[in-house]
Amino acid sequence: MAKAFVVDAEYLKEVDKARRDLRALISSKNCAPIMLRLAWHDAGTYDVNTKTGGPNGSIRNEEEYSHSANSGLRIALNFCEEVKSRHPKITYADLYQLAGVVAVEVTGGPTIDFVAGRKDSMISPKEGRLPDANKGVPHLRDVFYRMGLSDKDIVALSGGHTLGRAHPERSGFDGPWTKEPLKFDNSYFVELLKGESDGLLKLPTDIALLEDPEFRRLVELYAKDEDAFFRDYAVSHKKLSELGFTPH
Ligand SMILES: C=CC1=C(C)/C(=C/c2[nH]c(Cc3[nH]c(Cc4[nH]c(OC(C)(C)C)c(C)c4C=C)c(C)c3CCC(=O)O)c(CCC(=O)O)c2C)NC1=O
Ligand SMILES: [Fe+3]
Repeated sequence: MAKAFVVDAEYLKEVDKARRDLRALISSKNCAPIMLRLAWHDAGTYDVNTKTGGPNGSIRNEEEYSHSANSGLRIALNFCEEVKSRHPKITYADLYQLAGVVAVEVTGGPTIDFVAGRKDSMISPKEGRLPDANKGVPHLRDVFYRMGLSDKDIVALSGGHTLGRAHPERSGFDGPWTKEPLKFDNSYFVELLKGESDGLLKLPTDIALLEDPEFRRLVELYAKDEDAFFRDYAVSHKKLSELGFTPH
């Protein structure tokens, strides 16, 4: 059973100090993309049917961060460990989700409402709960519906690939999705609709968004209207960061 703890004024002060610390660290090390990926990989294991996995800090468990889908995330875990050592009262579960929220903020993305109070767990789900980049539409729906997320969440969250790049030694894929991998904007959707262009990456799961009419409708909306993307992204990001967590 995860350790119970009280979200009182003292804890909230600790969260605020950790947020400032994360802003300075993420800006100075330009590590927003990998911190966002860490936050997702901790939360993305949630199974709404069994109420297991989710944003509970279990990715710090070597058994989990050594899953192949989590390759390279040790770097982000170490960055978070620096912040944890200065603000030990914050749970890993809250710290990783706060890092994801700050990563989007410092790269110019929407402000995401953050509610503290996630408990830590050391119970890691079996490998295989995160989506496989080599698969298509049915797989995307299977994985995201299992998390308790919707079609709109799938498309909006994929827009998180506006940040960062793939690394051959981690996933076998290579390169950024957009021309400015440290700028959070709607260029992921603009590039997706452009098709093949000067060395920018498109995963099979990215291309799948063009093959399904419901997904494609949203890709076209977000490519045209960055405010609509920011609005929907902020809602989906908060949803994913709170899977299985009932803020009191
Ligand atoms: C929708 C399906 C989906 C898949 C299959 C996916 C797969 C995927 N995502 C990334 C990197 C990757 N992913 C992300 C945000 C991200 N990732 C993610 O998918 C989950 C977690 C569900 C798998 C979500 C929902 C989000 C949304 C914010 C970032 C910011 C980076 C760049 C990291 C870096 O620059 O190091 C890689 C390359 C890893 C590497 O080589 O460094 C791969 C293979 N990302 C996806 O969206
Ligand atoms: Fe990704």
